Amino acid sequence: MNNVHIPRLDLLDFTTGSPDKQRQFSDALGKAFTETGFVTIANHGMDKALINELYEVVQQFFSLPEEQKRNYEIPGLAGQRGYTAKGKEKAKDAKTPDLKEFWQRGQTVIGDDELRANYPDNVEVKELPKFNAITEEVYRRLELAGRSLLKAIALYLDLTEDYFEDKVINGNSILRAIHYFPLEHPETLAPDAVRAGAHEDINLITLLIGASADGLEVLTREGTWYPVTAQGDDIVVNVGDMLQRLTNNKLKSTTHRVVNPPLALMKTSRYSVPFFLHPKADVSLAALPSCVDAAHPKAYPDCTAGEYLDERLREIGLKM
Ligand SMILES: O=C(O)CCC(=O)C(=O)O
Ligand SMILES: [Fe+2]
Repeated sequence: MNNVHIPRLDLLDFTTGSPDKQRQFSDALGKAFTETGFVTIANHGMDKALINELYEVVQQFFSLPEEQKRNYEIPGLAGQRGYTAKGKEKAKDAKTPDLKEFWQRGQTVIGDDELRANYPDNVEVKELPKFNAITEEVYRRLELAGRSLLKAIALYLDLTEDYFEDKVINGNSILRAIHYFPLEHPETLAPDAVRAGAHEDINLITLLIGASADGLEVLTREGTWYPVTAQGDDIVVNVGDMLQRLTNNKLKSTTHRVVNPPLALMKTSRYSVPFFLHPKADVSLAALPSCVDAAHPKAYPDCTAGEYLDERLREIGLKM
């Protein structure tokens, strides 16, 4: 990964293109996921107006007084729904919490009563009905884009195109709105206090709105950090640990972080909205048989997505 290349792909090539265009898209996506684990995606199904509205409502929410936001902190849910205050989450191996607060919205199950009972209800913000409506809309659109990307990955892995569909429809995905809050006295920060410490994402793939603002970096194989930026309203998509496990390390869940800006800019906010695409909890993360051979022995013990998530939420301090 000396010459880091994060390609920009057009999702319409896959969703409406000729079979040739679809194949090219899936090859390019697969290649990027075996190298850096990151791509940027244009024409992802959210127009500029929706993204602007999203930023507007997200800023409105985080501008509410602290005690009002705290009303939306739900004990016992490990931050999986509603508000998580400053100082709560840290990267897996970090000692100091990240400099952020966030909101999480989960799946709205339609139909399947049994599955609906497995998920906590979403938390609605009374003061901001538009926040609820827009975050739900963005959740739906990113889930659709993510399902298309998984179809392209399935083709790359020589699986049937619909391989992931029944595993992720009504899955345990999370939309997270993050506020990297301003600091009046950034010079007093602990030296290891960062906006988001080096980590790998837990889920299958992450679709991120907001990397048009500086700060996101990926760790290269040489151990140096490389900035990731998206053009305009493009989104960044990366592989998470669940997809790395399923593919027995063929697809790479690359370490990334969000660095602090220069001191003067620490007095300003940064916002981002990642969508963590998860399967349903009972889906097995055992390596796909096609990804295991003598040269690539099985790297991980079998477990389900639900068991794995539970372990990881404990490691990042969200679950006791
Ligand atoms: O804020 C960003 O740009 C990235 C956030 C991130 O990596 C995460 O929340 O997992
Ligand atoms: Fe991340």
